[in-house]
Amino acid sequence: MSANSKVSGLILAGGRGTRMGRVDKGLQPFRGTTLVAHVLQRLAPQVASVAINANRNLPQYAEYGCPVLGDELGGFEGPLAGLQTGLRHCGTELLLTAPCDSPFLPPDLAQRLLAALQSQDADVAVAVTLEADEQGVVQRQPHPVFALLKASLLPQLDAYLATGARRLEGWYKSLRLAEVVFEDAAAFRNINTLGELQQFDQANGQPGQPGQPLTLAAVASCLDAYDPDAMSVRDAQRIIGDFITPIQSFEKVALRSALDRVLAQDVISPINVPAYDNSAMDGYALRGADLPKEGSVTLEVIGIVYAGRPTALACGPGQCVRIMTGGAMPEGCDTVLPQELAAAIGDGSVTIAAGVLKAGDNRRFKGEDLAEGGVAIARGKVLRPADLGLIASLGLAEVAVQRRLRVAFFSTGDELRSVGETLDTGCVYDSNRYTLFGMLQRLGCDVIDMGIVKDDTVALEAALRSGCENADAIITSGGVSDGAADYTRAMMARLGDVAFWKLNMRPGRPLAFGKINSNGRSAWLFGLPGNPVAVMVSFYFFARAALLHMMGANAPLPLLRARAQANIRKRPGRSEFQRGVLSTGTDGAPQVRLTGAQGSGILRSMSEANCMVVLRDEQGNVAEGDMVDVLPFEGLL
Ligand SMILES: Nc1nc2c(c(=O)[nH]1)N[C@H]1C(S)=C(S)[C@@H](COP(=O)(O)OP(=O)(O)OC[C@H]3O[C@@H](n4cnc5c(N)ncnc54)[C@H](O)[C@@H]3O)O[C@H]1N2
Ligand code: MOO
Ligand SMILES: [Mg+2]
Repeated sequence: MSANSKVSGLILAGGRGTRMGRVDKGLQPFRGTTLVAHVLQRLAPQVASVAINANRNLPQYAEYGCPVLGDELGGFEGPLAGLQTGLRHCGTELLLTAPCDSPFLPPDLAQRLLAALQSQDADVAVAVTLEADEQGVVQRQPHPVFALLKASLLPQLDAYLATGARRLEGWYKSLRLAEVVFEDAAAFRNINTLGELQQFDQANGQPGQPGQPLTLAAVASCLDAYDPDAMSVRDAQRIIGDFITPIQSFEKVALRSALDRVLAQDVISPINVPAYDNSAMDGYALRGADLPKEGSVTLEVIGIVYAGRPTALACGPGQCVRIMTGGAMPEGCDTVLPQELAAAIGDGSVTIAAGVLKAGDNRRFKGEDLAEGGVAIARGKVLRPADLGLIASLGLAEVAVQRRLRVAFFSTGDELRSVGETLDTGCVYDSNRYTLFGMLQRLGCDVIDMGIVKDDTVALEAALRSGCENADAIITSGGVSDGAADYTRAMMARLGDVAFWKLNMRPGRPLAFGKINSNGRSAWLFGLPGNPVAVMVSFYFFARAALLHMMGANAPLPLLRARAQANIRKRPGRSEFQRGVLSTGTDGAPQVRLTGAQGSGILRSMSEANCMVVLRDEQGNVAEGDMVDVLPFEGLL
């Protein structure tokens, strides 16, 4: 099994190699083999199949066992021409491209581009790295030839090329593009000159490591326009995603304890599953060549094979073997007749009529589920029951999972009282710590509940420092808008690199995000708004993805489309997250209605909901019957 059965790979090796003195780059010797072989080795485990796009030396490329495709446009017209050929021959929904001179490409390229393509509903996902220029200013460096594209884009590409245009970036401009930041810029290093080839060939291991830690200002400077007082949801998500880095720490746990944990390393299959060719039916194993073209044939039954009991039986012409489901196919046999399809079963013989069976039917191949040495499950997956079973089927008793993320949280505000305390005049019970507890627990975090912290600089400083020294991330609620008694902001800003945003969204307008430091330790900080619905919305749309990214997990938001059961008022220019009830209409299609009053202090609107209706910036009023995006709260537990 390959990591992504929906994705085919295409190695772009069709260039002229101008900067290398017109040599065929892909075939240049590199670390004991060729450049293209290194790329193939890294790409193949990530995709269902790989093809090579080349315009010369086609027989040499064919030796790598992949289809070799020459440009339809006649050769040397640039990467778009290679892409056109690749898309034309692509047998899957998606095509992943990589150049032939990038021997260090990331092992999770397909997985991360796919997650972004799906979650952003994009046509193309491309890799981006953040690199400091000579002045030390961080620049966003796109790598457009490391791309995941929908195969359905072919007609659009044909039309674009027909205009005479040849620029990859030009074509991407007409598509919905998702960018994925990869931390390791060195993984995208391509080798352009023979000098570089020689230099890397002699160097040991990977090329250089990424540089200095990033600052929020540097990350924000990569946006076209950055205005902390008018941020779009998308820009905020992008800055958070770019700033956060995953924790690099894992532990080995017994298989049962791995449920709901994040896989830290690819599970490589040590065996073929199944380990031998076997029967998918109770019946008779036979030689496909013996099947009659017309009339019927009677075969001699020479023995019986049970599952789990190997046999030395071998069938010659005219012979067959009685076999049970899971029994190893006897030598010479390639087909199984299910017993109920036999025309007659005699004493030591079975009769088969023409047309009931094709040669090869009902045989399961060795390795058809999982091939030895292949990636059975890619790292980053949150392990579900099927995954535990799959790992068990490989005979593995333990598995490497990411260490649990430690998240500290507290509520701020003098008006808050904890459950169990008397509710004084003008006070409210603290509900945010309970919703936060629930959401963090569901995400699989180790939680540290730090209680209620008063609007008081000393108490706030102590709480933030303690959270920072004991946790990977801190989540606070309240005090991030600029009210008179909101000391939270000032203290957060004093302790680190924190931005305070006003977002074009409702609820959840104010948000603080950054990294704070205390006594040599640092922690990511999410200052969520105090209103009880806003805290949840901000958690789901900002903190959740960030925490999952820290955990190294790959789990995009599962959005569905549903029909609005009534008009919904919506102001264009901001994102709105309304609480809804998703159900099935009389026609069997998903439909959604809102849960009454939607004020950001009305927690009942959340409690009664089973989904959120996600209405993006550009959207105006929704009319009854229109389709909207919804985020269901529950999956299959
Ligand atoms: N002049 C403006 N005022 C406000 C703005 C604004 O842009 N301009 N934004 C509003 C929005 S939107 C929100 S949301 C809130 C966020 O304010 P804070 O993050 O500073 O939160 P607080 O002021 O501390 O509390 C807001 C509200 O929520 C209640 N609350 C707080 N914590 C809890 C808790 N743990 N459990 C239950 N309820 C809680 C608190 O009592 C307040 O009623 O600011 C608006 N104002
Ligand atoms: O973030 Mo506030 O709760 O939107 O109203
Ligand atoms: Mg406030």
